[in-house]
Amino acid sequence: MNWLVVGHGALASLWAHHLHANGESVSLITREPNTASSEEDFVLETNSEQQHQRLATTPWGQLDNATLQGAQLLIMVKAWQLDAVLQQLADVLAQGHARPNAVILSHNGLGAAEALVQRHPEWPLYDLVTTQGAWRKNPRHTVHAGQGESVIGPRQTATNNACAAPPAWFTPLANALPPLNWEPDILLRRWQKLAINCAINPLASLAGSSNQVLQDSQYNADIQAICAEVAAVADVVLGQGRLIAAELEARVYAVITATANNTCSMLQDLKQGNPTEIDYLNGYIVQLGVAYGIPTPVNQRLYGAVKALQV
Ligand SMILES: NC(=O)C1=CN([C@@H]2O[C@H](COP(=O)(O)OP(=O)(O)OC[C@H]3O[C@@H](n4cnc5c(N)ncnc54)[C@H](OP(=O)(O)O)[C@@H]3O)[C@@H](O)[C@H]2O)C=CC1
Ligand SMILES: CC(C)(CO)C(=O)C(=O)O
Repeated sequence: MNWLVVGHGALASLWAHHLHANGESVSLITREPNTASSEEDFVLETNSEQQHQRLATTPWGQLDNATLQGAQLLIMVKAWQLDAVLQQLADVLAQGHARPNAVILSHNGLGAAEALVQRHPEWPLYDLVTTQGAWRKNPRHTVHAGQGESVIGPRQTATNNACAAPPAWFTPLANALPPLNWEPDILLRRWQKLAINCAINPLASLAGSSNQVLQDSQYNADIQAICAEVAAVADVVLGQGRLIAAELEARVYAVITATANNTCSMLQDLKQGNPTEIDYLNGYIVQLGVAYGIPTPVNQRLYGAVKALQV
């Protein structure tokens, strides 16, 4: 099968390596101003073992409708980068009549590129939520730092044409980097992950510490309030009782324990002077709270504090 993986960030490289190692046809869609498609050396490091692979690369400028026809696109970029990626995709698709099999999105947070997605109900969108952990030593060298698990399912909108049962491409994707399970209710899983990131990312970032710091009882009240606010907003957006605050809290503490030594992605972004995904985490909850008249004071405080740290 033909897999087009946008960029070669940490997660994108991880999945590209595993798909290629499993015999799938993979090409990385790069933003480098190359004039031609080529093959380049990439390294995936797992448990200190280095796996070298030559992966095909295709600059956006070379991507055409023939390549997109029947392909699966894997788009694993920061939430704030998604709009630009999907606009590039829309521009290429507008030049012909190609129909990709799947446009698979994976990022932290909710609400990214919503307006653009609404303008393209014909896109076969899927969301992938993962607890795999990866980081890049350099743009060609990715470290698989934490074995996790993933779920994928069709984007739930009123008009999308994604099927509810796993499509044919699901098996090769699941075989490439297991465990990957099919999840028809992926939106619920995204909200659960949203709550985890709304709690851990800003609190650990403002503490300037690994996730372990949140085991200190001084954070209990904030974690409890964040989960209660997310659940209250979800009551309106997802339906009453779909997220239970106490269950979210238990999930947050389980992830804090499982990722105690991690520097969360938000703190990494701040340390590197990069934009964070705060607008799509606590910012998203605050925005919905305002729209529906639900108070979200703790999310609002953390949103403001992280925004103040961003350069
Ligand atoms: N890494 C992890 O372990 C996990 C990450 N996540 C989430 O997954 C998402 C991706 O994370 P991660 O892989 O770490 O992020 P990275 O920043 O490592 O990867 C994003 C990559 O996408 C590239 N990119 C962005 N826009 C384009 C474009 N238009 N064309 C080509 N390439 C593009 C970026 O290039 P450039 O550098 O040039 O901007 C960058 O290399 C985030 O939302 C993150 O929060 C979730 C769970 C775990
Ligand atoms: C689960 C968690 C909080 C792990 O650090 C994460 O997703 C992140 O850092 O963005």
